[in-house]
Amino acid sequence: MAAIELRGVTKRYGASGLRKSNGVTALRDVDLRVEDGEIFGFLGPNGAGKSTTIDVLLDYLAPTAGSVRVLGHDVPEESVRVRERTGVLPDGHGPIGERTGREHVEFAIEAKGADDDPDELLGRVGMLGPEEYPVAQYSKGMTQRLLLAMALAGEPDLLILDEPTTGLDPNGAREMREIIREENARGATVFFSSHILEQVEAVCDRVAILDRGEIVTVDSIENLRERAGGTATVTLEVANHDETAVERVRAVDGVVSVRVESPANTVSAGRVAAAAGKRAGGENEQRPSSSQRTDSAEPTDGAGRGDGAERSDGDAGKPARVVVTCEARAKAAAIATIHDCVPVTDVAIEETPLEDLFAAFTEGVA
Ligand SMILES: Nc1ncnc2c1ncn2[C@@H]1O[C@H](COP(=O)(O)OP(=O)(O)OP(=O)(O)O)[C@@H](O)[C@H]1O
Repeated sequence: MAAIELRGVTKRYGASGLRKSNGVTALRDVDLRVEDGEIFGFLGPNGAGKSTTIDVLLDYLAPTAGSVRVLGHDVPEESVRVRERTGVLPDGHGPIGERTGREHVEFAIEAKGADDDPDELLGRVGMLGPEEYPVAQYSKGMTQRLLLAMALAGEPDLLILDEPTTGLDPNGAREMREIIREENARGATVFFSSHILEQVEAVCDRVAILDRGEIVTVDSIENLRERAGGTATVTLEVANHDETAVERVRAVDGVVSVRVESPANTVSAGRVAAAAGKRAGGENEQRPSSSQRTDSAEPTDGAGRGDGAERSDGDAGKPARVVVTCEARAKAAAIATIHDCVPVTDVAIEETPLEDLFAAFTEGVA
């Protein structure tokens, strides 16, 4: 079953909108289906229409055209039922005033007709302690934690989180992701809206990219990388240098280049010169990337870039580092090919930076 289904949804802000309008079309013929049990990322640059979509899902705004169903209920016909079954962390609407954090959580529990223990919810989001302060004294990060506690009240079937990591430090963002996973494991569908790809990548099964009110694509981030033609650099630490492994990985479809280094990244002067000569003609073949390193292997410094830096057969049998540059789609096959030939002690993957990937779709390059 679909947890969320939008069909042909258009939203035009007209003269009767809340703000003074100059006729903005915030959503244009949007079709979107989020399956029950998914953690779904909803991505888009500022002004793409993400908050408008959420307001339409919750019947805070009526679409100009199209139909909306949430958790099997028609919106707006059954929007009360939708809100009863949905926990929302809104963007930019923090609680204000002299009420304490605990009072806000108690209110959220009561509004859902639930019997949660407020301390348990506050403890889950790391807010036991400050819960007795008026929310007016809360920092942005504390407010986000409190809003999450309120959204969790009543074990909602759907969690709608609008820029939930705003104001959180890296630790807070990680805790937020853990709670998202726990809620999903309990059975909740999670709709995670953000303009930051990194935030959703760690938890989402699939993402939709919205740009200027239109859905540009819906896919897994892995598939988006492949479709955008992203590159990957896979660095494998192997127990012993094996020329057969190198030859085999070179033959894998999508592999662009392979080089072998000693783990200390030392190459002879002659080889450095040869590599430098190759580099002069191909400096841009490999884009620097930062986002996907998976271990502590040293980044390569470029001294051995290109096949000219390979170790000689005299190095056979010694520990080595195999650096494979390939199309993103080929990285799993490259790793498996090396793995089949020699023991692999460590793997690091660098991929096209996420912001480049995002830009490729929103600028219509991919
Ligand atoms: N009440 C309104 N009246 C008129 N225009 C509006 C209104 N609300 C939003 N808009 C416009 O609709 C478009 C989509 O806005 P929306 O807030 O949904 O985008 P968003 O993706 O959530 O952006 P952000 O990431 O900055 O929060 C923008 O051009 C915005 O200026």
